[in-house]
Amino acid sequence: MSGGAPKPVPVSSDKILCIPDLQKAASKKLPTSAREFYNSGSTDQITINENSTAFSKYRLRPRVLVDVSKADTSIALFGRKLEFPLGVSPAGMHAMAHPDGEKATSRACAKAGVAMGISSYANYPIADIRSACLSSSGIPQIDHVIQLYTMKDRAMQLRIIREAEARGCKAIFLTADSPVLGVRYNEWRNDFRTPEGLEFPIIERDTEMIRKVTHDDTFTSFNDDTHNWARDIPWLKSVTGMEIWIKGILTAEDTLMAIETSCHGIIVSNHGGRQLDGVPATIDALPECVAAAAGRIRIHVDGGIRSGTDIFKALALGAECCWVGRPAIWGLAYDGQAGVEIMLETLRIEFKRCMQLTGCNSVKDITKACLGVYRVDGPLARL
Ligand SMILES: Cc1cc2nc3c(=O)[nH]c(=O)nc-3n(C[C@H](O)[C@H](O)[C@H](O)COP(=O)(O)O)c2cc1C
Ligand SMILES: O=C(O)C(=O)c1ccccc1
Repeated sequence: MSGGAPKPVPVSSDKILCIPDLQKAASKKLPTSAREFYNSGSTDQITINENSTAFSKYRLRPRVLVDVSKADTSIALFGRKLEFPLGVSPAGMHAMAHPDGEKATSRACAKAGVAMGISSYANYPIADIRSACLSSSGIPQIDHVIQLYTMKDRAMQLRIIREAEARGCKAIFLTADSPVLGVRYNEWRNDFRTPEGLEFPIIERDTEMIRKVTHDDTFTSFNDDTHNWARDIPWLKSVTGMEIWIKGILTAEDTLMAIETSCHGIIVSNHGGRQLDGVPATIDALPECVAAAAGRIRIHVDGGIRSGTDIFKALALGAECCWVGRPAIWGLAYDGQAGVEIMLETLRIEFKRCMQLTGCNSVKDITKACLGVYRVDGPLARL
């Protein structure tokens, strides 16, 4: 046979150009139970799916013929420059994706100049995660926050707080959406257990202790389902000078509670769709929280952020900074620290391009005026 259509150029299936490429490549490398544990949401998977798809209803309103040659993606958080408005959300068990776990994530965050949350269920001690990102002069190059659940064991909770303080963590992210675990069929179907060899030094448990029980039972034995605003926030404030941020807010009412209890910030979050299924996508909950706050409390958001444009949209809707959970895990599973670096650089480049192509020179230029939505039968409506 001669002539005919040119043969398609074979493209490496592993070429990572965007976060969905990374998800696909990483997921292939993970055993079923780990893949489903990381990637799934709860019950009917409604919220996890909506977390990503809800972004697509917004259209960008670009301003053109703007000199964007010096567009600056940076913001400040805890008095330190972030290269762009992103952090890696606290997520348990990074070492199930790659043996270097949270240490690799920490190094990648330092390279990219973004913040990192340390889960109480991390596989490495706070000290190791902090010292993974030391500069040549021995100072951590980025800020970390420690994530806490409201725990039954107050003495242990206090030990975690003291260690986080001693290691220079800047804030507590108190996860408020998890008095009990969400209904997760994948974990039940697979009888999900922590793989052998993984330690949980922050909650003072080793592999053997954790493997005896399911994730669900671990959660039930640790987390305090009597938690409440009136008791727990004043207690935290009385024992630490670290900033207190509430993670898992989805309503105006709870935004007001965080303000009333003098918290420093909130993370509008639905735990990546892993807790209560059927709650709104975080990008849909964000506007009511921003409106209720009226500038009185800092607002960050996580859930379903998979592109630089998603970050841009969240900022336009009033968030100061975004966080990503699963993309970091996919980076780790794909190629350890290098994989997380690919993830962060992909999001940085996409975010910068989005700023430049909408005519924004600084993060402050990203406002509601940058977005529109199509109403039924109407023209593109401004927000
Ligand atoms: C595997 C996994 C483990 C998680 N572990 C924790 C945790 O220990 N504490 C917590 O507050 N949130 C935890 N989260 C939720 C994340 O902090 C974050 O809210 C969520 O992943 C954001 O959504 P995204 O994964 O779509 O970016 C976890 C999420 C995943 C996927
Ligand atoms: O599964 C989760 O969402 C979660 O929060 C968690 C908690 C402990 C260990 C691993 C994940």
